[in-house]
Amino acid sequence: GSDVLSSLLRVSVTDSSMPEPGAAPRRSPQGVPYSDLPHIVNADGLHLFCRYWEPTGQPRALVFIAHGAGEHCGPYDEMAQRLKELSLLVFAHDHVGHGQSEGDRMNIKDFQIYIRDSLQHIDLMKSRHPDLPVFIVGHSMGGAISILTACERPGDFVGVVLIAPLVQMNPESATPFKVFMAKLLNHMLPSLTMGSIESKWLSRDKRQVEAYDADELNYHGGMRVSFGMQLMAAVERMQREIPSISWPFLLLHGDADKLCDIRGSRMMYDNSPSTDKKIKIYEGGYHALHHDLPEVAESVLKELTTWITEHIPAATSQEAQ
Ligand SMILES: O=C1N[C@]2(CO1)C[C@H](C(=O)N1CCC(COc3ccc(F)cc3Cl)CC1)C2
Repeated sequence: GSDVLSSLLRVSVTDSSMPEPGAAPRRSPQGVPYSDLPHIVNADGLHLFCRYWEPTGQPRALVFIAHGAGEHCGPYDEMAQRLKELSLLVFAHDHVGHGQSEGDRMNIKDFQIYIRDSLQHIDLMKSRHPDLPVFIVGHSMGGAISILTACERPGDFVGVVLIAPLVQMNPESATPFKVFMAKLLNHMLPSLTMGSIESKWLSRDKRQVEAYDADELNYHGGMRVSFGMQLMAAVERMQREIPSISWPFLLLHGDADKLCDIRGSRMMYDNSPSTDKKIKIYEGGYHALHHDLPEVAESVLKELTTWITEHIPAATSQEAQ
């Protein structure tokens, strides 16, 4: 009746991206106002928490770190400190739906959002330091984000370091039947959750596993079918892109990795036309190599910092003067 119509007409149209003056400040999932946190606002108006590790002197290069599914960029502090000590300017953010950023926990409408936001942050930092070479370091799903980001801007990165990147599905979890069921369920119950990431497979160092389980900024819930579908779509996109990868990359992968199959890294190494590529296999290494047994974690940091340093272009003559 007319009363329904009149009540509908009373609905006020508010545009969320333009909060009214005096509106409550946007807060992180942990309740901290973003005005008190380093952040960027992505193309969908979501606030992404950022971290920066700035060397004291003139930085020699920019390094963007892309974290993996369900984690955040805090656990990369030690790696970032080591890079900062080499006068590199390191920056990272928590992807949408992760850590201290906004967005539905460990869910994404389209994997491309992670790549779009990474390029936004990278472009922001390049505008502040236009003459610096840019590297990306990515782990696991962050490796997939790194690969697809570098594929979108093939000339923009002097090097990409991939630590146990998600390139191929784990064959046990991606049997044709399971993939078929996931696709079927995605239409019927997309928010249905599958198993969660088993933290025992992250590292042979149980202190690291305990730290992961205790970190409240990590997502410990089950993986939504719809999120798994986005990961599968990203894997399929990488299979198509790999034959055209020509930028320099370093691959580090453990051969006891049960979360991201090492065959993906071997396939990328064997099938990419890059003339500047290196793969280092860690015998017995688990998934999060940078947090595996101390000697492995240390080797990873040395390998990564050495490779990046060697790939910083020598200053051209006029720059050197
Ligand atoms: O230190 C770290 N590493 C972390 C956590 O903390 C591991 C995590 C991370 O990114 N992945 C591990 C899990 C894997 C699951 O993959 C799938 C699952 C269902 C599906 F349908 C299709 C796929 Cl591909 C994705 C990649 C980051």
